[in-house]
Amino acid sequence: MVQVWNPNGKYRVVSTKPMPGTRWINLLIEQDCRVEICTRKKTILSVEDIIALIGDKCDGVIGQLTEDWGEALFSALSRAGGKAFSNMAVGYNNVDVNAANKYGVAVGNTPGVLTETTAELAASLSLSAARRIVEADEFMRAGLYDGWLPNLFVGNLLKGQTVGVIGAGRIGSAYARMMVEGFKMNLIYYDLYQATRLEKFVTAYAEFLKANGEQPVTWKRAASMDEVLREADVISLHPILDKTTYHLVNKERLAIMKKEAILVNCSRGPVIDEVALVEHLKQNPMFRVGLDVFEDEPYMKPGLADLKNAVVVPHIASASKWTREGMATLAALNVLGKIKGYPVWSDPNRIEPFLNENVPPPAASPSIVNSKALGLPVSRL
Ligand SMILES: NC(=O)c1ccc[n+]([C@@H]2O[C@H](COP(=O)([O-])OP(=O)(O)OC[C@H]3O[C@@H](n4cnc5c(N)ncnc54)[C@H](O)[C@@H]3O)[C@@H](O)[C@H]2O)c1
Ligand SMILES: O=C(O)[C@H](O)CO
Repeated sequence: MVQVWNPNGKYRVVSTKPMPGTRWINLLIEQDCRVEICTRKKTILSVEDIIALIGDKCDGVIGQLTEDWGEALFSALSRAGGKAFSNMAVGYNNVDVNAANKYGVAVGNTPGVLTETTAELAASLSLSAARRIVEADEFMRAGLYDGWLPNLFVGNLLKGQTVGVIGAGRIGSAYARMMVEGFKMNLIYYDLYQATRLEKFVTAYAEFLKANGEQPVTWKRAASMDEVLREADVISLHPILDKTTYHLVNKERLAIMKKEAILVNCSRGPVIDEVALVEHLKQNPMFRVGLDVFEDEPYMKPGLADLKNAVVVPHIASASKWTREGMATLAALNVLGKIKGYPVWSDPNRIEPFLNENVPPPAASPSIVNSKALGLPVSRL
């Protein structure tokens, strides 16, 4: 149930799951790590399972977003001499960073490498919902198609409509660019911070369209989230999950959205009150959703699976080969960097140098979310 690489390595690094590719393993082995990969068939490991994996001596762990990294695991890791943990994910709402701080454990995540892949899935869900692709596919496979009809699976045209983005960070901005440039949609977004690069992009694209005699696209930074919900035709959620975003979309907010709006969630399930969503979908058959994430993952709230106006996929937004291999690499380098005493990379939004397979990666941890709290040195590379 545990696969061991480089058994005589000086540092013991545990991965709670097999991860794609071999680069991450090789990078650890080259730096004198013994790598242990848990190969148990159980999908979600419990705290007890992981404590057993950590054992008496462990320098670092690479874990998954399905695991509960809190007091129990960080104290176990610390007792085993470990000072490094990395999620193989950009989101780290499964990690109690205060507990990690208490035990002096660095917490890594994997930003950037999944930005476009996740945005592409959000765009796919937007299109699937707008053009009723899953419903139509089921209809075909059921042998129900008996000829073209003017009213068969009529959906929404995106061109000229308004796309709303809640949380215009790395992924939200990438999604917005795809929808604006790809489908000539106007943009309205809400974020705590101004998305300056995104605004410049839409402005430049609008000028290009105008110069070519086409209707220019527009953008607006909304003063409130409700403004986005009221005005947009397609709304995609991309904030982090924390106390401020829990049930951000609830019964009251669903009620202010357009009756034929499309809501997409590729962030975290609890950002939507899923019980309220199921009820809203039942009451409003023209309202559609595309969901990659669920409030009680891996489960769906009762009734959701029966609704034709919902497209549901199992948390696959970052699931492209290049991205998943890159996530594994960044997670391994986060742990390795702390073990080796390397500084933390100065800009987690520019992690490309770590992904170039033709040259050795920089001697730094790509992204440590509690580097300030732990007073870790920052790379000037
Ligand atoms: N479904 C998936 O497989 C998948 C893949 C990657 C990321 N994610 C999720 O997407 C999230 C975002 O990733 P990212 O790389 O774009 O992160 P990011 O930090 O670049 O972007 C998050 C944005 O949310 C904004 N935000 C925070 N609180 C907010 C609030 N209350 N209201 C509005 N905006 C708020 C932030 O200001 C920031 O701009 C991750 O934390 C993760 O949970 C999911
Ligand atoms: O936060 C993340 O990275 C995703 O949910 C998995 O890619």
